[in-house]
Amino acid sequence: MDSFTKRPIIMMKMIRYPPLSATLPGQFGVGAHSDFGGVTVLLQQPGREGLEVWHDESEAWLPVPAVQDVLVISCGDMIQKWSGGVYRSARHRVINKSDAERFSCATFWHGDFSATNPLNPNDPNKDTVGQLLLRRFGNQFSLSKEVMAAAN
Ligand SMILES: O=C(O)CCC(=O)C(=O)O
Ligand SMILES: [Fe+2]
Repeated sequence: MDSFTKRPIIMMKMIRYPPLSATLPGQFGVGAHSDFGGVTVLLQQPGREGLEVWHDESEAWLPVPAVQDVLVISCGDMIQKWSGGVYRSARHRVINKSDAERFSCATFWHGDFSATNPLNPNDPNKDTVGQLLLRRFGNQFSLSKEVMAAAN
């Protein structure tokens, strides 16, 4: 676990959603997705509802209340894979329901670049956090061919 938490890659995203009146019918703030990586820590603006999580059993989108001083903690696809599905990465989306801007701050905590599955050292899959991140997001950055080759 140490090799996962010494120098973790952490990405923070500040998000502004325009008011409902400024969006097109059917337009989402963020379309349905599951987060890619490790642990996500989300701070929502109090009272600005909008985040919804898909609940398989009832086949419905459930609202996640935006409450003062409450963080929403969830896990991403990497953790789902590493845990063999014991921890699941929830599918979620955002529709700003109020006629005011909505702000949120999402922090994606991915673990150390060279860490492999921290939940199962015997996992035959030795993909590192860095490789998985580069494979998923590498094309969004101007990285050299050598760096990209290291991801594969
Ligand atoms: O703004 C939110 O409440 C959630 C944002 C989100 O799901 C994301 O950035 O991955
Ligand atoms: Fe998300």
